Amino acid sequence: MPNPGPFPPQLSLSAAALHFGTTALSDSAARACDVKAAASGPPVSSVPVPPSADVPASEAETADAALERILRGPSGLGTTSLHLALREEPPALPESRAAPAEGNPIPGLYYHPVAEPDPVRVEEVSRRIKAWALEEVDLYPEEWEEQFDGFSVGRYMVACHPDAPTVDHLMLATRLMVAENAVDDCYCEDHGGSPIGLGGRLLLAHTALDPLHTTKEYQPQWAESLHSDAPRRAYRSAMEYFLQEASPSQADRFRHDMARLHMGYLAEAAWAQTEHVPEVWAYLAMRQFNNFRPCPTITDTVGGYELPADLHAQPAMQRAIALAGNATTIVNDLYSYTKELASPGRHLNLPVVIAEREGVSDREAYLKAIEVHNDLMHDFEAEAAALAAACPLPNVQRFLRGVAAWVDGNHYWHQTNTYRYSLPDFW
Ligand SMILES: CC(C)=CCC/C(C)=C(\C)COP(=O)(O)OP(=O)(O)O
Ligand SMILES: [Mg+2]
Repeated sequence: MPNPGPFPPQLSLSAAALHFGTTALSDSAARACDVKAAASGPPVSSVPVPPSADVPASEAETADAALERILRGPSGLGTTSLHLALREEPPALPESRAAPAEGNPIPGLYYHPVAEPDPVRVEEVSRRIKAWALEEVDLYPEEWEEQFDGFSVGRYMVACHPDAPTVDHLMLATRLMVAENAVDDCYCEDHGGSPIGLGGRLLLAHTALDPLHTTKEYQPQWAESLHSDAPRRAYRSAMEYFLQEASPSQADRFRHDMARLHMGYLAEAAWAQTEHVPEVWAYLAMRQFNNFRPCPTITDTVGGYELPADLHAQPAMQRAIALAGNATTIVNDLYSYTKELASPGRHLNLPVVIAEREGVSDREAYLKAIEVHNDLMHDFEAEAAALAAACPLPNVQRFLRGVAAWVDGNHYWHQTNTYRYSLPDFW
């Protein structure tokens, strides 16, 4: 069994303190937070917009302060520990290694720029993930190496998890990200994927995350099956590492999000098989499941703390998470638009579906898709701010901040990954 090694003792203490704190708070927290009010109250103006006439100034200020806390972290006495858990101090680097990455943002897209991800961490995560891919799970043949490197998963995960206390924590997210992409590429898309038989493949791969409980006779065959292809080897191993740090409820949250993802893959495949172009709302429903959601929702495990299950399950939290996941995924539709146009067959993404179903030009459809994204972002920020104001618990605030950081890091990665993505010529 692979052993990633223990987390540093100072982190264990810090994580234990957070776990203890959240356990003690968890029962009263759900009651203490007037979450229903946050979810059903009047919409609160999103923070970058100054208070407007239809929002009382005090309410807008509360939302502003809450969002400020979400995005930047709390301030004041005793809040230092809420910013970042204890981090390994990176050694100093020559400046040239932290040079800004290339790539232009989509004109008109609403996003938040992020600081260049720590190059020392990027290098270490990149080194370790390649070793894992090659030595532990035999992920890809030699000829795919350039694509693996071009994916730049180290830069991606360091940008998305600025509060990860250690590289070990970052590796939890990085292995899962690689495994999720291996399943998408090898089962669904361009590395041998196909809609034919996808349901069976996904279900069996899902058992690498959510194990089969069966009789003594059949259990060994199932266990053996988890080593039989790269996607299953990757899921099995990445999950094994994840379980070493995640609590049972964090693991279950992740399994639920992965089941959602697999359901989304199946709908996409079914439509591809019959060459069906869904209505725009139906496409958005499919994309809410075929979605990055499993990545931001592990932000607490990667951060070394826990958002308790009852707080995670609150409708207002669920709405904030869904909006954030949808914004991150439409970002993918926008940045991967030209790549998908160039791929064989018709690859659905939001601009393609809008053009087809609403009878507008490719350019108009693309610009409308940007607006859809921007609305999702504003709604996420308004909901997150309202929830943070109604529920001023450290783990809720930090979780929302972690989701917001993931949204921003995800945009950064798409913008700067010029190996994979290029913008259309619409401006
Ligand atoms: C990492 C993860 C959970 C991915 C799930 C869904 C997924 C593959 C995406 C949201 C990315 O979309 P897409 O398949 O269109 O990716 P590319 O455009 O090929 O980068
Ligand atoms: Mg795409």
